[in-house]
Amino acid sequence: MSSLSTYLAVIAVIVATLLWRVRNGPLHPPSPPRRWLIGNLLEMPRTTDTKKLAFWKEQHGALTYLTAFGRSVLVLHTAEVIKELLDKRAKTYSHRPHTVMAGELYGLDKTIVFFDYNDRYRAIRRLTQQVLNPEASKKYQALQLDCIKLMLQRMLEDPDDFKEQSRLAVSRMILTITYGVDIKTADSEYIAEAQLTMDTMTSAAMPGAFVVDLIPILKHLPRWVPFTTFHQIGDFGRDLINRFVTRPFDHVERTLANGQAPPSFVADILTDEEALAKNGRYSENMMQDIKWAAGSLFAGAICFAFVIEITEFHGLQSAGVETSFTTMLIIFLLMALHPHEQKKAQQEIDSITGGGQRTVSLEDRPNMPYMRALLKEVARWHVVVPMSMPPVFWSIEVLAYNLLLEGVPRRTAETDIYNGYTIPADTIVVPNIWALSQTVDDPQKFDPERFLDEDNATQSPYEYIFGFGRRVCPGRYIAENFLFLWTTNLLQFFNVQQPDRPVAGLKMPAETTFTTAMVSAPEAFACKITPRSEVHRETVSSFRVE
Ligand code: HEM
Repeated sequence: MSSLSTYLAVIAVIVATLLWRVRNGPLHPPSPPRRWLIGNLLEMPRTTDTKKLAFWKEQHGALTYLTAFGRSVLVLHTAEVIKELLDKRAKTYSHRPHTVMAGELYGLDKTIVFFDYNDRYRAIRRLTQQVLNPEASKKYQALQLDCIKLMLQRMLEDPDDFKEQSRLAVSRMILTITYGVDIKTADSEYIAEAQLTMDTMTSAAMPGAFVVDLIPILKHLPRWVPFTTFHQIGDFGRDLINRFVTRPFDHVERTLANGQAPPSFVADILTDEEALAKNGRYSENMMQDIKWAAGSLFAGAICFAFVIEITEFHGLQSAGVETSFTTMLIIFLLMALHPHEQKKAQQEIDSITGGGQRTVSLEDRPNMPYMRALLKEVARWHVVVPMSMPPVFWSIEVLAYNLLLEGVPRRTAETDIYNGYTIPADTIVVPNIWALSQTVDDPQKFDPERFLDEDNATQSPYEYIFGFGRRVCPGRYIAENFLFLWTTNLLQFFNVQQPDRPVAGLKMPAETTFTTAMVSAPEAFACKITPRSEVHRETVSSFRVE
């Protein structure tokens, strides 16, 4: 071909592409086929559907793009694309989706979980980082151990109640770390109140109330208009949540004033010398943000569970439980199913403690390669996701949040171009964390050995289960430390086994399935939990919890 005809051919291709673009609009990432008017509405999963996700990944590669009613959702399937978009292009990909009912009307948009990625978010995030970084998190070890010891003592009395005891242990742990309240106060005042808050709000919510999320403009309707109960429900919920977040915060301010505040997330921030030297004293707005950031750590979990109950109430899917608690249940389940791996963990624990009474501490972790590998494999084997705020009734956000096993959604701040694809502003972006956990050989198999060689290529699940980039979970070191201490102390003193016979209403461990919910937890199952020996029983009984 002459150079002229080559030249003409190139021009023809460019012109054809431009014409195609003008007719078809910008090129978006691959999608399932769209239906007239409703686009991909029917493809948006209403439960966590790992088969569908695997299918999309196979069909579309790194990205799947869904649209309905002018809104778009982008699912990210590979570590590379997640790194590129959520990490390297963090400024564009670090906002959160907006919700009218949960965010605006309940007032949860005051928690950092809901903040967009702006100066206000960055300021509060910096402070959070200062008191929850790897080094600072270690100072909560004694508090964490107290919560664990109390749980182990209760398990001597009522081992069948392991599920509720686990939930209580995490709630106490987060409360004591956040506000420095002691365990007894946590139990008697706040945990009970949190439960009451949830129960009352759940029963107050009427089906259909949250249509305001589908048609946000409805929020401007005056209160006297029929069917606008969302205003009243919003007021009611906002007051409850507000009280719940304010009371323990006021407690810390009071104890600081009289010089009796033990270390806690709130006390540490309020007395942080570096921040105070820079800012003088915190502004009123900043104090509010600190209060709500603390609320995000604990009340966030409560509100989260609450909103999940609401969505369930409305016939959407899900049963929600807090992430660390779900991980503890998975550990019970896996230990009952894998006695060989449990034995190996116990051998390592005994070799560290000399088989004696001293309990394992965080200082032992570097010398416990098997425990480290086991906990990584637990995290990989069934990915759980944290205190995200699933919003409300039948909106694109709800549907996107239903992808939660795959991560907590983000929202794009502006239009972006990636690999020639246009990703519009306000697209909801969901990292498919589950896909990352499946990239090992035989992913269904529980095999701690795959993480024993820490220099090998198996990607540590801690690089993805806690999220990504600038919004990565701020509580991850608290969670990692707690789960290490809890698992080692549990296995040091107890054996976890399959029950001798079936228990009415509970699954046997081998039959246990997982909820297809936003936080995917094992269905209720039975376990036999017994002290490893009389000496172990006596040691647990003799624990002193301050
Ligand atoms: C096994 C335990 C946990 C897991 C798997 C987990 C996972 C996650 C994930 C995936 C995110 C979203 C990050 C993103 O958008 O990329 C997140 C956010 C968050 N987590 Fe966790 N988390 C856990 C425990 C905790 C704990 C114990 C706390 C509190 C002490 C906590 C507090 C938060 C908060 C406040 C956010 C919102 C951060 C933001 O939006 O900037 N998490 N977590």
